[in-house]
Amino acid sequence: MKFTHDVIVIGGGAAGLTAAGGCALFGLKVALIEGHKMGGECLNNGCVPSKALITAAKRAAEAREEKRFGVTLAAPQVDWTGVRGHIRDAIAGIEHHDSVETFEEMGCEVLLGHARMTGRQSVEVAGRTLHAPRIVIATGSEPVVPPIEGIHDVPYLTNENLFEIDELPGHLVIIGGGVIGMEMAQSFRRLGSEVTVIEPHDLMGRDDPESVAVVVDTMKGEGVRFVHGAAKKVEGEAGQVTVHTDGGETVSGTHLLLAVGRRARVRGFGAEDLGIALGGNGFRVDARRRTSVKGIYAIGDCRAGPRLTHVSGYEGSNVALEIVTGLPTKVDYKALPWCTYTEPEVAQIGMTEADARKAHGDNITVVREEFSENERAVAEGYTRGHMKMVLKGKKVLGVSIVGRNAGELLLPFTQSITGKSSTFALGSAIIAYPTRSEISKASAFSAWEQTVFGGLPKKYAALVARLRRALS
Ligand SMILES: Cc1cc2nc3c(=O)[nH]c(=O)nc-3n(C[C@H](O)[C@H](O)[C@H](O)COP(=O)(O)OP(=O)(O)OC[C@H]3O[C@@H](n4cnc5c(N)ncnc54)[C@H](O)[C@@H]3O)c2cc1C
Ligand SMILES: NC(=O)c1ccc[n+]([C@@H]2O[C@H](COP(=O)([O-])OP(=O)(O)OC[C@H]3O[C@@H](n4cnc5c(N)ncnc54)[C@H](O)[C@@H]3O)[C@@H](O)[C@H]2O)c1
Repeated sequence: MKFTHDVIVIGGGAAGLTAAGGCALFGLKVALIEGHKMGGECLNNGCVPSKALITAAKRAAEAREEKRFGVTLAAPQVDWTGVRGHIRDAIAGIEHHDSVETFEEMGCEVLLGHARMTGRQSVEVAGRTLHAPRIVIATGSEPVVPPIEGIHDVPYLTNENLFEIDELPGHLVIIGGGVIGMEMAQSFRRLGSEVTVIEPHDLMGRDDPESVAVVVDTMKGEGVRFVHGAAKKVEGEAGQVTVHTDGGETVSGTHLLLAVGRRARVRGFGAEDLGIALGGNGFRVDARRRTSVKGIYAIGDCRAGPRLTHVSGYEGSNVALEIVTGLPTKVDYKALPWCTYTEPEVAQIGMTEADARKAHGDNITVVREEFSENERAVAEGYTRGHMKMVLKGKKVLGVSIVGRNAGELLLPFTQSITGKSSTFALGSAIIAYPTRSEISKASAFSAWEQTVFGGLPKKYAALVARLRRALS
C-alpha cells in the first residue's frame, strides 16, 4: 500500500493532540483529524470551563465572609452573564494552545471533519482517503445519560451545555455525587443557587473516605443538600423538574444536571466494522495502548481506564514515543495523581489506604499530619484538612490529601512512589517557610522518625558525647 502518512490520529483532544504533536516534532508525517472543536472536552466543556466557574464561585464565597482578619468586604453580587463571560474568556485565552495553526506549525496536517476508519491502515475524512501504517484512536468520551424513567421527556443539563445556560439556576438538582457532581454542586451553591445532590453510593467513591468527609462537611455547612439514593424517575418541564429516588424521596428544582459518568466514544467511525475489541467501558488495550487490531492504538478517554486530561496527555506521549522509536513503551500508573477541585481540594496519588490494605493486608503503615499543625495554614486561617501517607516499610504507596490547594502538594510524591526520590530525601529537604509543602516534609519524616531517634542513633550520639567530654 502507498502510505499518505506515517500516522493518522483521530481526535484533537488532550490525547490526540499530544500523540500527533509528539510524532510531528520528530519529523513524522502526521494527519490529525478533529470532527468538532480542537481541544476536545477539557478545553471546551470540561476542565477549563469548570475550573473557571470554580474560581468565580470561590470569589463569591470569600466575599460572603464579610468580616475576617480585620477586613470587611462588600456582600457578593453574582451576575451570571459575567460569570459566563469569565468562562468564555478562560477558554479563549487557552484555545490557541490547541489550535489548528499551532499544530500545523508543529508539522501536522490538520483535517477538520468526521473520520471514518475504512481499513486497518486507512481512514476517510472530508472526501479524502488517507493511509498510514499506524492509526491512533483518541475519540474521547461523552456524558452518560442513564436509563432513568422519563429522562428523555425533561430538559436536562450535562457538562456539554451547563456552561452556556442563560441564567443562574434557582435550584440545581444534580444526579451523581462523583467528581463533576461535587465540583459543580459547591460552585453553584457558592454563586447563590440552591443545590441538591442525589447519590446512591459513597460520594466521590474513588477517594479516601476521610478526605471526602472533610469536603462533604464543608459543603453541608455551605448549604448543599445531599440525598442518599438512586434517581429512578424524573418528570417536569423547563424550570420545574422533579426527581424520584429509589428510597422514596422526591426532589424538585429548576434545573437538572446529569453527572453520572462518561461513556467511551467507540462507535460510528468504523471501529466496529474492523472488529476492534471492547472491554470495560471503551476499547480494550494493553499496557502499550495497542488495541486488538495490529497497528491501531487507542488512548485517553476512549479506552477502558482512568479518564483525566493528564492521563490522556501521558498516553499520547507514550504512544508517540513507541511509534517514533519503534520500541515497546508501556504506561505505568503506580504514581497516578488526581485532584478534585472542591474547597478544600481532595488530592490523591498512588494507592488510597483501602487500595493498599487490599493489596498488602495490614502490612502497611499510615502516617497522618494535620493542616492545623502547619504554620502557613494557621497564619492563613484555613486549617481544614490533613495529609495521609500510606507506606510499606519506608516506601510510599500513596498519599491522600485534603486541604486548600492540596493538588499542588502531589508532585514530590510522584518521585517517591516511582523510587526516584526517597522518603528520607523528602523528609530532610529544606522547605521554604511558611509553606503548605512543609506538611509533605513532616509526613515523609514521620516514616523515619522512629529510626532516626531510635536506639542505635541514641547510642551513637551518647558515644560521641562521651568521647567529646573525655577529650575536651
Ligand atoms: C466537567 C468536566 C471537568 C473535568 N475536569 C478535569 C480536571 O480538572 N482535570 C482532569 O485531569 N480531567 C478533567 N476532566 C476529564 C478530561 O476532560 C478528559 O479526561 C479529557 O478531556 C479526555 O481527553 P481525550 O483527548 O481523551 O478526549 P476528548 O477531549 O473527548 O477528545 C476527543 C476528540 O475526538 C473528537 N472525535 C471523536 N470522534 C471523532 C471522529 N470520528 N472524527 C474526528 N474527530 C472525532 C472529538 O470531537 C473530540 O474533540 C473533566 C471532564 C469533565 C466532563
Ligand atoms: N477534577 C477532575 O480531575 C475531574 C473533574 C470533573 C470530571 N472529571 C472526570 O470526568 C469523569 C466523569 O465524572 P462524573 O462525576 O460524571 O463521574 P463519576 O464516575 O465520578 O461519578 C458518577 C456518580 O454518579 C452516580 N450515579 C450513577 N447513576 C446514578 C443514579 N441513577 N442516581 C444517582 N447517582 C447515580 C455514581 O454512583 C457515581 O458516584 C470522571 O471520570 C473524572 O475522571 C475529572
